[in-house]
Amino acid sequence: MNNSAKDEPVRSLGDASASAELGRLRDSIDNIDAAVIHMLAERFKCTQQVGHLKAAHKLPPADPAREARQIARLRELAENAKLDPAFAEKFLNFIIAEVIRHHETIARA
Ligand SMILES: C=C(O[C@@H]1C=C(C(=O)O)C=C[C@H]1O)C(=O)O
Repeated sequence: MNNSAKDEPVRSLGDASASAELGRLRDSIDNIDAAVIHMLAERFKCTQQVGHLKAAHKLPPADPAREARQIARLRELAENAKLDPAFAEKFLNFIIAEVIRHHETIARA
């Protein structure tokens, strides 16, 4: 006879606590994702205002020197937080590219 019937109650208990933990972790992930979206929305509100300011004063949409300082700063923050700095840099560059696209649109309007 195999052990599956005998082991079943133990496995069921393990499954229940694993799925409770998975549920708890996913609740936190959902909260964090919501916070990220809200923070990004606030950031884009600021960058839109910067875009209008730049357009009004005929300043270029991109500021590579500012970006270099932000990347250096975020890489250090990431390292201290035990987050991959290369990922942090990629993430910031992804956001900045979208901001610059918005600024170009504002400048053309
Ligand atoms: C928001 C600005 O415009 C651009 C977007 C940046 C950003 O999203 O952080 C940074 C530099 C600029 O290339 C800015 O100049 O401050």
